[in-house]
Amino acid sequence: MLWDDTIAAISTPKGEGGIAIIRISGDKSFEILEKIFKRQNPNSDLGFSKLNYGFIKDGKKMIDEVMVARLKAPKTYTCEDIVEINCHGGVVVSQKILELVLKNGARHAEKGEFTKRAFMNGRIDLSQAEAVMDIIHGKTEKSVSLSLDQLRGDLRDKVNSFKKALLDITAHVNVVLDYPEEGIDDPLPKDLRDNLENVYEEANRLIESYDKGKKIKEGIKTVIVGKPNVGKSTLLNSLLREERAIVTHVAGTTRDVIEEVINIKGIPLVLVDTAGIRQTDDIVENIGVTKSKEFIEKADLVLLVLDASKELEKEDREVIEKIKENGKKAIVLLNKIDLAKKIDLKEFDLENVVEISAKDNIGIEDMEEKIYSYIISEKVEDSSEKLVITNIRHKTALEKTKEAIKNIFETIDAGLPMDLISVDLKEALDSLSEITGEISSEDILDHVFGNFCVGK
Ligand SMILES: Nc1nc2c(c(=O)[nH]1)N(C=O)[C@@H](CNc1ccc(C(=O)N[C@@H](CCC(=O)O)C(=O)O)cc1)CN2
Ligand SMILES: Nc1nc2c(ncn2[C@@H]2O[C@H](COP(=O)(O)OP(=O)(O)OP(=O)(O)O)[C@@H](O)[C@H]2O)c(=O)[nH]1
Ligand SMILES: [Mg+2]
Repeated sequence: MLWDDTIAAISTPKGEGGIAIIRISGDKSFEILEKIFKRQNPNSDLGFSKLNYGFIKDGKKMIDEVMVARLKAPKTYTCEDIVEINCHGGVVVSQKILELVLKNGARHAEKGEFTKRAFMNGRIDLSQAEAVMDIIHGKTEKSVSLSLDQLRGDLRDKVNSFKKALLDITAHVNVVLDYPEEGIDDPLPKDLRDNLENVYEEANRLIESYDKGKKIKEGIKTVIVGKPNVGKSTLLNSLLREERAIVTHVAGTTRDVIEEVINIKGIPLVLVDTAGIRQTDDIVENIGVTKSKEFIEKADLVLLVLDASKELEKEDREVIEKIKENGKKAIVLLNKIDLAKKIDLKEFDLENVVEISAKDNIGIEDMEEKIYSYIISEKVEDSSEKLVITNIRHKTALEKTKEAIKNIFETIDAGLPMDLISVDLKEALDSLSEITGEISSEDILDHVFGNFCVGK
């Protein structure tokens, strides 16, 4: 049986560091430690949850000077006996110690197996296990903060409250079905119906929160477009505060697509600088132009750069039209405002216009403010008090729940017999159980834990 064996792995990143940690979990952890850990005074008590100084030895051969802790089941990360060996952070020693631990009876842990045990042993639910991984992968404070809410069990608690409402109704339905002679004709008492409506609305709100959750977690895909030579690459460099893209006075300098990530108040903006859009016979440039157009389609936000020191040209109008027809969120940047302004935008009804000089760093902060308020805060800001989901698996499960509840209402409102809602009640409950992992196939678990690192 999988859970009978003792697993071990290096839990710190590969490479050189101050300290590396080898983690062991399972029944044989303490026994293994006994065989390989030597101290000045072998009779002193190792205790629990405290670091002990000593040496790891393979027989007589010294492997490293270490600190070790024993953690006693069940109040541990995995709910099993755990040993943590803190050794010097070298690639060779940590690997040697791991091999020694394996030689003495442990098996190498699979990806995410420590956390999987925490889940299997009931310390955390599946949504909390997923949060552990999201914290590790989190690239901004805000995304980590959402994951920490989830790790604390906020989503689990919410899902369990949904389940309670559905179970109350299930109980009621069973009574009605079991005692038809009671003559309960009102199919659903008002309080139960209110609760169900509440679940429906909250589930819906969570489903809608996924969009912002995803933006916080994965970032906002932003593309910088405009005619050649208007200053797109200069803008990218200015936002990055480094000379990343090549800037020249020659139109058509950028041919390939350059992608970089910046952070606006904790939200990642995945910025793409593209080739200037114009008709050209140059094959390489043309590929670039085609790509820029594709990027507009895929982007969450378009930064359209215009040269304010020139009058509008046909190509500018084309790009503006293209963005308008796609209904894209766009911010228009009037660049080169350090020069005399000639541009006139009256013919267009444009909402978000910011004057900047990418070269002299004028208006860049205003622009960042604008991006934040336009794309981010209008949708995301209220996430501080309210639960936000960031995982497509959760969204899909909630959609199934919502659909099932909708069916329940339709059945009831059509005055159909009570037993017809049993199937939908079960469907709603099962979908919710997928989120917390009470119902989970090997597939789902493999998918969730397979994305972890070894040693987590
Ligand atoms: N050295 C070390 N640092 C670490 C971890 C670890 O496993 N080892 N963690 C690993 O990811 C994280 C901390 N997460 C943890 C979560 C739960 C428990 C745990 O033992 N929970 C017990 C209660 C412990 C107590 O109250 O004293 C429990 O819930 O029953 C430990 C670590 C980050 N830092
Ligand atoms: N005066 C002034 N010149 C600027 C400004 N921003 C960019 N430029 C100049 O405009 C020229 C073109 O800048 P780039 O950033 O290469 O323009 P681009 O839009 O990336 O051009 P392509 O890659 O060819 O499409 C360079 O000479 C820049 O120094 C600005 O704010 N003011
Ligand atoms: Mg360029």
